[in-house]
Order: sequence, then structure tokens, then C-alpha cells
Amino acid sequence: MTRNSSSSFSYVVTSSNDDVIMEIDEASEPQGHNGIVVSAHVAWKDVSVMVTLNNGDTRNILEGLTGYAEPGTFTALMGPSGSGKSTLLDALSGRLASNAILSGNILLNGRKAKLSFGTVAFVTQDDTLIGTLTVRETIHYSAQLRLPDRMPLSEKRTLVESTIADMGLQDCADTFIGNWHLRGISGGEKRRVSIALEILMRPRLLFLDEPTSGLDSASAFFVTQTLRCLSRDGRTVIASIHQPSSEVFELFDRLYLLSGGKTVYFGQASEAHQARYLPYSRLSIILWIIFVSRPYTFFIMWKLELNLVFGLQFFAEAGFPCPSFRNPSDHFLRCSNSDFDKVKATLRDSIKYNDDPLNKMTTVEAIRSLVDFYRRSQYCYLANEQVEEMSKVKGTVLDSNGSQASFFMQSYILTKRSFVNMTRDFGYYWLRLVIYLVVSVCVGTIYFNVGTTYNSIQARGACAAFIFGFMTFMSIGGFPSFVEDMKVFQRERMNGHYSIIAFVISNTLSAMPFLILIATLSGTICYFMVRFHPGFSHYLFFVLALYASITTVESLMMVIASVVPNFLMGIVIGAGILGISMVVSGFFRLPHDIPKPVWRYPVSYLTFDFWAIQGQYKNHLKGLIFDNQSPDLPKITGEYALKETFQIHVNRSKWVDLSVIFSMIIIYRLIFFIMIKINEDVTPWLRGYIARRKMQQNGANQNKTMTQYALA
Ligand SMILES: Nc1ncnc2c1ncn2[C@@H]1O[C@H](COP(=O)(O)OP(=O)(O)OP(=O)(O)O)[C@@H](O)[C@H]1O
Repeated sequence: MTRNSSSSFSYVVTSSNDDVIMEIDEASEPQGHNGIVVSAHVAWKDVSVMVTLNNGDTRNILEGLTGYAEPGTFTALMGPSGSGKSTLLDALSGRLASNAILSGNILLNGRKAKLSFGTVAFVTQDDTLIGTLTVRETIHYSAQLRLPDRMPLSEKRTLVESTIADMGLQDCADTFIGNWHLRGISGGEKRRVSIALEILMRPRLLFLDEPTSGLDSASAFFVTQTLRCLSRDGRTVIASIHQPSSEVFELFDRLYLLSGGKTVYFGQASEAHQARYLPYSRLSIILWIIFVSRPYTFFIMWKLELNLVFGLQFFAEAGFPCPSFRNPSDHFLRCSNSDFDKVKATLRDSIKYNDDPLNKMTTVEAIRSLVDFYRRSQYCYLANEQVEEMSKVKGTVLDSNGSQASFFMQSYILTKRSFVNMTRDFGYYWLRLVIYLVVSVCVGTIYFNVGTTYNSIQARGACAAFIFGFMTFMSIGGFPSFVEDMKVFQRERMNGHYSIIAFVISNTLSAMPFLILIATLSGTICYFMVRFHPGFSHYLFFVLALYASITTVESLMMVIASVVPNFLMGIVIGAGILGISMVVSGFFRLPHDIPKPVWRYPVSYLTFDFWAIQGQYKNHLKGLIFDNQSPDLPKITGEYALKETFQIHVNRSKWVDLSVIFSMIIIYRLIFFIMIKINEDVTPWLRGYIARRKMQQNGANQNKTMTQYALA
């Protein structure tokens, strides 16, 4: 790319042999953060995707696709369900599943692209947003998470407001996104918020997976129109769209039509059908005039694929003209969706055999004919030519679309956002606090003023076991909210919004005030109603141990959420682990009676309940004197009861027991971090390796069978 010396406002893009490929007006070319003019020219050549299925078989999802997308254009990927639209988007944006193997070339500004976290903006099909934040807050937090720290707050605010205006969200800017107990914005507005979050950093390349799914036709039109406007700003926008209305279809610049992973059509969207409105004779006269008077203009038109030159439109040319009064997108999908054969079979009596050729052949035949026709057509030839040209132009390497904020800023903003969410979401902690208080009052009244009678020794043990076993168990109730948090985390992480450590720290810090509140209030009620042991240090120990135990359960549930992000399975697994932890805690079976292999060593020592109960018994009994079974018998010391009744290790300080629980919190948080890292880095690599091995094995087996067959 060279700067044109005659004009400071234009670039001349040249190929390696110095042919002029295109001129770019600088005013329309976007500026990157570093001031360098950047734009995204994406080209893909012979892209195929093969997946390994669970049974070891392989399947081709995409076969030899070639196409391109340029700045300032809006490319729509269309095709029937299962045709490979999402897979193509994933392949282009570097998000393919780990069992998928990509072959072919993907070029970004003429260079082989290795797109990973945060390089491109990707709007997924689901709107994973935090329901308790308003639209403005959602965008504002995202801006603070990603924009550089040195950027003044006023500028960040201006950017947020302009993004809100770009997406037409002004009217609902202060409305909550909405969740199960908060009435929120509409589905169309949610889609626009999701898009707003990705265009906030002004990405040059924007991928959207079905941005209009689930929207009514008016909302779909407005969302698509917004995308078209965004592209007009010099961005490259590629979106998969399911079944657009004719109004929405008119907004596409280029159409990539897929069926069964193969290209049915790629070219100007209008060309797929529009020329039918233009009489051939009149068009050819116009073109002859252009050709004779301005051969250069004619050549440019041809280069720019204005195929009106030939007055032919693809589907008509291929023998499947779009009938009058049929929505073009309906027609394309009708031609490329083999499921219509089943529809036809069902409706065979009512189908009128009119001129529509689709009624005279199966859709499978139509698809085959269209795919073959496209391969031999000038559209395919021009697409290949253009991709070839684009691969020769080595443009600017695209800036990462990820966060430019410092680690401390990310941690601070995430903590603040998470705290606001926890405060506003009644189901996150408030509901649990109410239940904890109610249960604490119940425990307090049942064990009220437990005293120092002989029977109180057992009662104290049972009460502590209940509080630290069953009450802490209630913390698994926070799992659903945490699963929702994880969904937001995964979306933001895939787009490179912040680091994993920032997320883990923020989650720990934001939850802390609520857990302290729950532990202090319910601990105080229980402690003073039951009257466990006089003395502030005993009370403090009890509350600290309760806090540590609840936090451990939370941390354990976080680990489970990182492995099993399914709400129901997570709760069941969490309940199972806590159940086992309770039964080996030393209350239901005394420590020395627990079977030594496995259950005592190591399982009981790995559970927090064991350490919590050891500490609590010491806290509630040590230093007290208890009545014996009859007044004649000598009094029982707390130490004696601990050793003989509960088989407790009295020489170890209760503070050591407490510190083991605190260290478990740290260990679980570390495991949580490692699990996310493994999910991100190791699992895809491992699954990819297994997929490749299976593929190689399949190939070897096939070769062996073929050789045996040949020898026979
Ligand atoms: N990782 C994968 N493993 C196995 N099969 C896959 C994988 N990814 C996609 N597929 C299969 O490939 C086909 C194409 O899927 P894809 O999601 O790309 O289609 P689509 O055109 O986006 O469909 P829809 O419009 O319904 O979202 C489907 O049959 C899907 O089941």
C-alpha cells in the first residue's frame, strides 16, 4: 500500500506487480487507536472444516469455500439451518470447536490470520448480559473495562453516549436489562445492547451470528439497518442471517449463500435476483453505449463485479428465476433447503405445477445443479480473482480489539460491577440471608441456652455439626446466579475484555461483604441464643469459622461451575460432594471409627467440615465444666469430653483448624483459575489432538480396506 503523492487524501493499493487494485479515500478510512489508518480486508480461500464425531467418524461441515469481505460492506451469510453459517463465522473468527479441523487459508489484510481472543468483535446468538444493570451502566462498565486508564472519564462517557446513540438505545438507556424479577428491555433492544458492547471499541471487523433471530420484522429491520450504517463507517461486517424479510434483504451488500457446507452463490446481494426487473434489451443498449463511449468505465464495472453488464442474475441464469411476488431470500432458501422435499411430499396434492422449476425436481437436485453452476460461473471466477488480488496486498496488522485497561482497573471495575449486581439481584445473596436468619432463629430456639448439663455435651456437638454441615450447605443456592455470571464471563473472555485473574479476584472481593454479613448476623443469632461459650474470642472464632466455611462452599461451587456449567448437574454434583464431606466430618461417625483407608485418610482431611467441626468442638467445650450423668459422679471437663466423647485432637489449636479452612478457600480459588485456564488452553489442544489422531486412524483404516479390496 503506498500513499498517493498527488493527493494527501487517498491511498493507492497496489499488487506486487504494481497494478492498481483500488483507491481508498482517507476520509472514509477509519483510524485505529494508535492513529494508523486500519481497515479489515478478509479473504478466505478453499476453506474446509471437518469435525470428528464422538464415535470416531469424521464429517465435512464446510467444503472448499472461497469468498471475501471488504471494509464498508455488509456481507450476509444465508442458508438453511445446518448449512454451516455459524461454522464459517467461527472459522473466520478463530472460534472453531476443538473437534473441528480447518484447512485452507484465511487472510486478514493479505496476511494469514491467527485470530484469537479479542482480535475481532463477535456478537454471539445469545444475549448474555447482566440483568440487574441498566443499558447505560452495561456499556459504561464495558468501556471502563477495556479503554485505556489514561483516557479521561469524560471521553469514556462521550464514547458510551455516542455508542448508545449509534445503536438507537437512547430511549431505554436507563432501563434495566431485566431478569427473573426485574422487568427489562425488549429482545430487539437486548440484541442492540450486545452489538453496542462489541462496537464500543470501534472494531474494524465485526462478526455477528444471527443478530436478527427471535426478533419481529420491524426490530430485525432496524438491527440490520444499524449494521449497514456501521459498515458504512469503513468497517467490515459479516453476519449470518436466517430468513430475512425482503426489506432486510435489500440492506445486504454481499450475499454468501450456503447449502450443506457448499457455496451456492457469492456475489452482490442485489445481483442474485434484481436484474429480473430490468429488460435485457434495454440493458444491453445501455451497456453497449458505455462500452463504446467509455471502455474504461466498462472495465471498472466489470472489475467491481457489476454484472448487470451481462444483464443476468444468478438464479435466473442457473434456471431458477425468482417468481414474481416471492421474497428473494425465501426463494434462495427454497432452492437450497433439502427439507423442502419433505414439505413437498406432504403437500403434494395441493402443489400446482406452475412455471416454477423447483416444483418439477427435488430440492436436492436443485442444490446440486446450483452448486455446479456456481462453480462454473463468472461469480466464482471473479471471487477467486478478487481473493487472489487481496492476498497480494499486505496491509496493516489489525489492532487487538481486547482490553487496553490495566489489570488493576479491570479488577476494580469488575469488582464494582459484580458488587452492584449482587446488591440488586435479590436471588444472589439477599434471599439466602433471609433463609440463613430464619434457620438461625430456629436453631437458636431449639438449642436455646444449651447450658452445661451432661446432655448438653451431645447437644453442643449436634448443634455445631448442624450449623457447619447443613447451614453452610445452603450456599449451593448461589450456584444458579454464579452460572449466569460464568456465561457473561465466557462471552467477555472470548472477546478479550479482561483477564481470568481479574475475574477471580473481583468475584472473591465483591462477594466478601455479603458473606461477612450472612456469617455475622446468623452467627450472632446462633451464638448468643444457644450461649455456646462466654468470651469475645470464642464468639469471634465462631463467626470467622462460619464465614470461612460458607466461603469454602462457594469456592467449591465455583470450581464445579467451571467444570460443569450446567445448572442442574452442578447442583447435584455439589450436593453429592457436600453430603460426603458431612458424613466423614466426625459427627455422624466418630473420627477413630471412620474406615481408615479412603474415608479417614485422605477424604476426611480433605473436607472443610472435618476441620470446622474439630475447631468448633474445641471452641464450645474446652475450658468448661459439665455435670456428670448423676450428681454423685465427678464433674466432666471439656477436654475430657472432647477426647472421650468426640475423639478430638485437643493438642492442636482451634486456630490451626481455622487456618486450614482459610487455606482451602485459596486452594479452591486457585483450582478455579487453573480449570478456566485448562478449559481455554489445554482442553481445545487435547481435543484437537484426539480429533486429528482419530482422523488419521480413519484414514489409515480406509487405505487398508482399499488395499485389501484391490488385492482381492
Ligand atoms: N463441533 C461440531 N461437532 C460436530 N458437528 C458440528 C460441529 N459444529 C457444527 N456441527 C454440525 O455442522 C452442521 C452445521 O452447523 P452450523 O451451526 O454451522 O449450521 P448453521 O447453518 O449455523 O445452522 P443454524 O442456522 O441452525 O444455526 C450442523 O449439522 C451441526 O450439527
